[in-house]
Amino acid sequence: MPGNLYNICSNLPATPTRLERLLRDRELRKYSKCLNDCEAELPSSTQDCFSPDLESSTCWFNDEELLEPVSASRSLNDDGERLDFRASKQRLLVVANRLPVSAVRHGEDSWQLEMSVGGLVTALLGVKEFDTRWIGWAGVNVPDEIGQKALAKALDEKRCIPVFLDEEVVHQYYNGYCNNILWPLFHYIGLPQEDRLATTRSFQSQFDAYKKANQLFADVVNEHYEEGDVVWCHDYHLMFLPKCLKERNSKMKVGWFLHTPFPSSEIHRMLPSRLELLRSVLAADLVGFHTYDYARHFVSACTRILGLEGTPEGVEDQGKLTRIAAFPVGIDSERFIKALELPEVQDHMKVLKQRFAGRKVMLGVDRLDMIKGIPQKILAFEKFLEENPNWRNKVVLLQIAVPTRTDVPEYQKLTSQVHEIVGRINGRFGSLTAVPIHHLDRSLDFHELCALYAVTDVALVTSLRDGMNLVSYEYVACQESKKGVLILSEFAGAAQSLGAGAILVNPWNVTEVASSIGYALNMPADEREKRHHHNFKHVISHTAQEWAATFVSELNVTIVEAQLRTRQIPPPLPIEVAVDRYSCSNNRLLILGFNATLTEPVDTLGRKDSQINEWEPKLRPDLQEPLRKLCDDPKTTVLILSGSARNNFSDYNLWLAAENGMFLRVTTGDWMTTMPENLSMEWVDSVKNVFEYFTDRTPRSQFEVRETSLIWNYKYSDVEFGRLQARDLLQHLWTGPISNASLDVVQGRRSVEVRSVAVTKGAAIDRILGEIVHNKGMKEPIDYVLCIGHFLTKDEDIYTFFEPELPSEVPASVRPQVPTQVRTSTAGSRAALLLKQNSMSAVEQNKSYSIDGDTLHLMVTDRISFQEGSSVLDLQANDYFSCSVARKRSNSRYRLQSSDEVVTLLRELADHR
Ligand SMILES: O=P(O)(O)OC[C@H]1O[C@H](O[C@H]2O[C@H](CO)[C@@H](O)[C@H](O)[C@H]2O)[C@H](O)[C@@H](O)[C@@H]1O
Ligand SMILES: O=c1ccn([C@@H]2O[C@H](COP(=O)(O)OP(=O)(O)O)[C@@H](O)[C@H]2O)c(=O)[nH]1
Repeated sequence: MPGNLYNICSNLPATPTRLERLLRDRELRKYSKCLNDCEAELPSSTQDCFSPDLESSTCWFNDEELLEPVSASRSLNDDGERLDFRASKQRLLVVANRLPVSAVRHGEDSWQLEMSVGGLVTALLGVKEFDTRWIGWAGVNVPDEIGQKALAKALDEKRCIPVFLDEEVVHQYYNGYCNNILWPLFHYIGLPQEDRLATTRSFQSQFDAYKKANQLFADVVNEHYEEGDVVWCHDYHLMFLPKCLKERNSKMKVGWFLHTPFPSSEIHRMLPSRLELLRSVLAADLVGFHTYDYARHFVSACTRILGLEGTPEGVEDQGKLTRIAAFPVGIDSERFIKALELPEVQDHMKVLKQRFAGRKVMLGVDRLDMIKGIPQKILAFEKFLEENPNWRNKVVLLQIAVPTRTDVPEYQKLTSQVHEIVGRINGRFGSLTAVPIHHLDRSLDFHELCALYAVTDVALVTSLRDGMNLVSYEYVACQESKKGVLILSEFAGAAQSLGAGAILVNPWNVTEVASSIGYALNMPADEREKRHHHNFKHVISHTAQEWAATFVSELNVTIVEAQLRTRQIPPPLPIEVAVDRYSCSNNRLLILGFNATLTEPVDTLGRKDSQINEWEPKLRPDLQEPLRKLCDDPKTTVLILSGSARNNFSDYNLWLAAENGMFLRVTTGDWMTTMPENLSMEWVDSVKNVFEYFTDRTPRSQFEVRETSLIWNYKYSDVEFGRLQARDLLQHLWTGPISNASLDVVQGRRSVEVRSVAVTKGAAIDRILGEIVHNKGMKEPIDYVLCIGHFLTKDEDIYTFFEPELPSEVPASVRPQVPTQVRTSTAGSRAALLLKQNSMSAVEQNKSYSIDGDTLHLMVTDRISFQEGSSVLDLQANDYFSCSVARKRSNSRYRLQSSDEVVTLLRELADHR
């Protein structure tokens, strides 16, 4: 294909696919782990790594765990192709609102660090394969410099870097925007209702604080960033961060992971800042979610709310692809399993067993959060006791409710509500010596919790929505000997991975939960064993380590792919050069596309009042003046080459080629056709039938019948429905009435066009040029060609039409600056280009006209002949500019981002006569 002369990709050796890269990375990871494991068996003196000492751990983590170096690791080189073992570890900057430790002040410069509670911390503490630094908020206001320095020093020992947020920012950003707006919305609780007006009023200031806080995080990242680092941003607190980081350094490798659900686009639509948040997240290279559902919702929000293109790989915006995928988190299962052997844990287990001897024990462990469904859980337990009097003294529910976000009024209300229900039920079913519900408003240490997980019979997780829910994983990890039953909400992300082994429930259905409690308590041992085994296998193989390694591996591969893709995108048009060459030339030809080139950008979301008007695209008003000037310049010929039917440009002195060049006229002249002879149009009626059918069934779609093609357009329809309908339509066309016709079915972004195979812009240009040269009686050769348009791939033959005239030795890598001067006098080159200045008579001989109604038929019966001598086209290679508009991939030499840039270009040209 001639155009590929400049497409460097055709010169590249076969590159591995994304999947090949990922599989190779996975293999290497396994190999590296194997090396590590072997090394761990060597005597300690031969090891250079510090292994965590669980025997001595008294709380969730210890220095060793956070500081643990990695003895073997992987790294991708600059182009991501080679992985090194045992070389330096890949640096990973984990950025999350919460640090794994929260700070408590004991004096002016003295701090105590306590373990933070929550799944995010648990998951990230399991990440050990990288050289990790953790950047986050220490959960405390430190207004003074002495305090800040001392805290930074204490945190440094844990490889943590603080972001200092003042009280007001925390109030507006964390309590307000994060926990009162985003958190409930992402968990389908909706925006705050009761003080609606007040919320709306304060919304903007909370959002401003959110952006400000994100910028503060970005500043700290920038301060500590080293080239090649992977920056992994976490959660809904930091949706603005990817944008802040990329704006400062577009080369930074940025990933973003959401720990909560991402709701349906219908929910996200409610958010006043919906656009900004989505756009900011899309600045990341890779965006991850716990489940495919959340990822799907996000892509659909980008399609429906931003009007962007969602593909199986992710979301595309102007050629930039943000990869979107699911990465279900896990836990450091080994740590839990090993902990069960520790004496402290064994002691706790003994105490618990004695305390609840003779009774079955059910366990709930949750932050005291409305998403966890604690009231629903307790009410279901009450119903179970009510309906099963025989169980009343034989079962107890231990509910650990860890206080969280206590400054937010909703959380305060929830605390009192839960206390009230627990009190009522204990009063109803308790006795002097025993109560059915043990409710604890505090967190437990790691050993206590492991013991609880190990000795209880049933775990009850009734989240109304939950990103993942690691408590369910931890419970399974600790149940290898007891094989307890997990009752799990179907609205927790964990339901997708542990669903087969757990009893899944709808927490809103109190009756169903109550009967599931009965089912779990009565479950025979073999069924418990089977269910547990299934889940245990999953928990020990899908660990936090694997989660992080997979995410970072995918991020590295995404960057490599983006680089490869970027190389396929033509470089930006050097406007200055194009203008400079233009002003130096004497007989210029400007070939301009129409739709999306000279027209105003359309709002495909259809929210503008003017939407109906947009159905018929019109020339941008800001182009009228420059276009007129260009048309009136005697040294310039303007040809508008459009796919559309015959537009009206009668007050411009230009050539208009409609329907992909099949019809041509000059200014107000008569239309003539350049259609090849014998173009069969017998297929039109059957295709029209099909298009009518789909238009009727696809709201806001439309179809247009042109003389040489039919086009069905669904750009204003619901994107997903439109795509489904297009798929059906295509299927039908390919297999149905026209399957044997010599037609092209051309798929646009949101359109389907059917046309005869011979109808393309490249095919028509030959005949059009012949007519222009003849009609204008050109005496001077054309010495400048600029061809710009938002053309379909099929029509890009217009760009390559001129390319065969260029020397084949032009290296692909210098596509933008083709240096050689070429004269188009090569024998056998295209007819129109080779029209001799003094051979107009030859043209005449090969052309004939006929009249049909009001259309003049122009028939070029053969190649226009050419005699030796001077040429109509005297084109130097660097006087030829082919340029795509708003296309991510193209065979053109250059690209312009949008029709706005077309305006800039044409204005400049018009000013240089
Ligand atoms: O930091 P807090 O405001 O105190 O809240 C604690 C964490 O809660 C959320 O955890 C989520 O992450 C878990 C691990 O991915 C997941 O299993 C769980 O379903 C989520 O709720 C929150 O997303 C974190 O940012 C908080 O740190
Ligand atoms: O007293 C406690 C109770 C729970 N957790 C931990 O908090 C995390 C809760 O994570 P999950 O994903 O279940 O929900 P989240 O609280 O993050 O929404 C789990 O790792 C628990 O082990 C804790 O550290 N101390």
